[in-house]
Amino acid sequence: MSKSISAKEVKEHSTVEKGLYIIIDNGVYEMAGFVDEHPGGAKILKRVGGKDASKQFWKYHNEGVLKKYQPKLKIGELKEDAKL
Ligand code: HEM
Repeated sequence: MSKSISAKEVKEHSTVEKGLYIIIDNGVYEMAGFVDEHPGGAKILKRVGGKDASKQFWKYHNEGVLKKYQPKLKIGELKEDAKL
C-alpha cells in the first residue's frame, strides 16, 4: 500500500535541502533528486516545492510523463481531508 502523507508534511518539504515535495492530483512526489535533470528546468520546480502543482503539471505534460516517472519520484498519496 502506498504511504499516506499529510498536507503539513508536504508543506514542510519545500526546498531541495529539506526535500522538495510536490502534489500532482492526489500523488506526492519527491523532486529533490530530479530538479537538475528536469527538462523544464530546476527553477520552475523549486517554485512549487511544498505545494499542489497539478495545474502547472498538466499545462506542460501529459499522462505518459507522469506514468514514466512515477516509479522513481512518487512517494505516496496525500491524506484525504487534507487538501492544501
Ligand atoms: C513529476 C513531476 C514532473 C516530471 C516527471 C516532469 C518531467 C518533464 C519532462 C520529461 C519534460 C520534457 C517534455 C516532455 O517530455 O513532456 C518536462 C518539461 C517541462 N516541465 Fe516538467 N516535470 C514535472 C513537473 C513539472 C512542474 C510541476 C512544472 C511547473 C511548475 C513543470 C514544468 C515544465 C516545463 C515548463 C517544461 C518545458 C515544456 C516545453 O518545453 O514545452 N514540470 N518536464
